[in-house]
Amino acid sequence: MTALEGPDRSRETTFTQSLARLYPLSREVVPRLALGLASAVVASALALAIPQVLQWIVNGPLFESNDPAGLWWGVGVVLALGLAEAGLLTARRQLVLAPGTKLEAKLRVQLYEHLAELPVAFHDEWGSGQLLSRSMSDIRRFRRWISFGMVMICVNAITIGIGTALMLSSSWVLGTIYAVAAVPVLVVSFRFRRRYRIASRRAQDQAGDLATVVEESVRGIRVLKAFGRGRDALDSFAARADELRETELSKSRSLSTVSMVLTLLPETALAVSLVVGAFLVASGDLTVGAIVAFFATAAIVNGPLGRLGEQFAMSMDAKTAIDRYFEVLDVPNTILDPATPVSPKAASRASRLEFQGVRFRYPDAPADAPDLLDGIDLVVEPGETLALVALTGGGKSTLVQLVPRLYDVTGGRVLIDGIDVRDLERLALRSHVSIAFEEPVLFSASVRENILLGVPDAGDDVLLRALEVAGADFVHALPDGVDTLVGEEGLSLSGGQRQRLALARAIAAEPRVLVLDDPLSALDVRTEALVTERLRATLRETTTIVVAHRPSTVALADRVALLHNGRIAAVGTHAELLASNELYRSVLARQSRAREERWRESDVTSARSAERRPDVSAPSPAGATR
Ligand SMILES: Nc1ncnc2c1ncn2[C@@H]1O[C@H](COP(=O)(O)OP(=O)(O)OP(=O)(O)O)[C@@H](O)[C@H]1O
Repeated sequence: MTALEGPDRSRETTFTQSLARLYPLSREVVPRLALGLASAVVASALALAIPQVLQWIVNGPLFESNDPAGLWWGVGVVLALGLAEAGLLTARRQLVLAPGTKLEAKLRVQLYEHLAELPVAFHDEWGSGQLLSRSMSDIRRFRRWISFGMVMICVNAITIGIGTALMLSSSWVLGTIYAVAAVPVLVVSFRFRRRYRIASRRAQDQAGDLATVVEESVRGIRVLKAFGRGRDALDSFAARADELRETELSKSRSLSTVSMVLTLLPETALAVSLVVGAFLVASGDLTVGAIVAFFATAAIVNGPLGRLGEQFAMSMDAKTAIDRYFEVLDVPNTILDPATPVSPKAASRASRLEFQGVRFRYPDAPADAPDLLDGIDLVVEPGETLALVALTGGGKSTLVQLVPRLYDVTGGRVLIDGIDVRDLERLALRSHVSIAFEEPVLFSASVRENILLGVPDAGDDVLLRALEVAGADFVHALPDGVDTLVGEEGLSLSGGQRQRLALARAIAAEPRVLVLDDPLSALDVRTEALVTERLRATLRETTTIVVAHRPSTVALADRVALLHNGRIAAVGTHAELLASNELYRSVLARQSRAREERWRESDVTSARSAERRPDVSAPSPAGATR
């Protein structure tokens, strides 16, 4: 999802509503924040009291009573007020820092938790950069506002309010001149707020899109290099970076315009007040002390007035950030635990898997397209291995992902031992079903942690057996064996090596239903034959559904189901179908041709790319390396 095709933003909320939604999370930090705010307000009240003391000094000890002791008293009070103000400002910083960072961490954890809960369909739709920017920079922006912007805006509003009242009390004529200037200031600020809010939203969305481009380019760096497209990628990135720059510039331009107005108007009002004030003092309608107090207060009020634009901008950025945060948090999780979960049957190791009239369509499928899966009826008996064959794009991967509820059926049912998978708790379901994907993902952790992901408490016997069955003996030759760090921050492995680790991970979980989504596609023929041989015995202990693109994978299976046009067109043994089904023969032949083409393509790029190179670290005969 990009900035332009963003989520529905019609549900605009006010800043107060957004902040109210944060209350449950921030309840704990509110007292400290309030104390910080109180310190800042008292500090600003003390600052405003200084001109009043000055007025007293000028009108009293200095001009009228010529009282040096009174003068020293006055100086002492000013000094004490200044010191107290400085102390309170330091306390404010200390008080708001911890709550701000605490809230930042909580918001991040809450978002991460939600992202982990959301179904795969959500992640299909959203760009990774959008999620990254929302969970990192947006939350940081909001924390800065809570710790600094919010406090300053409250303090400044109070300073401006009290200051104006004091100026009116020093001289209502001069105070009124100053207050009249506030009217255009308010109009300009309001207009600025509206304009800036739109630009702020655009900038943060564009920054998210830019992060997606960086993430995709880094992930696909080998492909870009192999195809010599680095320059094009850079050009496209530069164009997007330029768009963001333009938006940031337009933000800065409107901010500098408003800041200029916010500085100029009060200064003009002061100039007019000075002229009028001089006349009033000359005519005896205003004391010298009062005019000193008026201008000293104006000097204090002018600062916050001039910074009002920046603070509005900061607040708008924080509001955008929190809106973007809630947009993700408000996405409902559609794959939930049932209200009254059914306990899985304490059956033997293998379960019975059944698809009953299963229908499925992706949420973004065109309205006039037929369902991808259009009434699948299929049974895999306990301990049986069933291969799923279809043309490319026929829906094999989609069908198998319905078993662990990575997606939910849009019609029909998937049953495990007669229980609808939607009636099982997700955790229970997923501990019964293991899946090995064609595109294996390894986390930045040791081989051991990656393999035992589903069964973290399992011992070395489980680990070593899984590695052996998956033909991942190469692990023992890695620098630290099973403790070698792999994944993004660790050792780079070939596609075939990663596939075998993913297979070992699925096997280690000792599932009742094993789902293999073409898990040997990156292996060369010899390695595949060895892994297949070892897998055969293990597959007898569990119920397996395997997506197959080639005869060698099909050979693992007891039966084969041919998926065509969203339905099961035929079921039988490989030999039966080969002998009797023309469609099956043609699908297998087309799969083989497609595969050969893929290999040829990968041969061209493999000279330059290690990402998908054929795996040559063939396992030695069973157990030999141990
Ligand atoms: N997340 C998704 N969102 C929308 N459409 C999708 C999504 N994933 C797959 N599709 C579409 O669904 C169809 C079936 O895809 P699927 O990956 O299930 O097929 P497959 O038979 O496994 O293909 P292959 O043999 O190439 O792996 C394809 O047309 C694909 O474009």
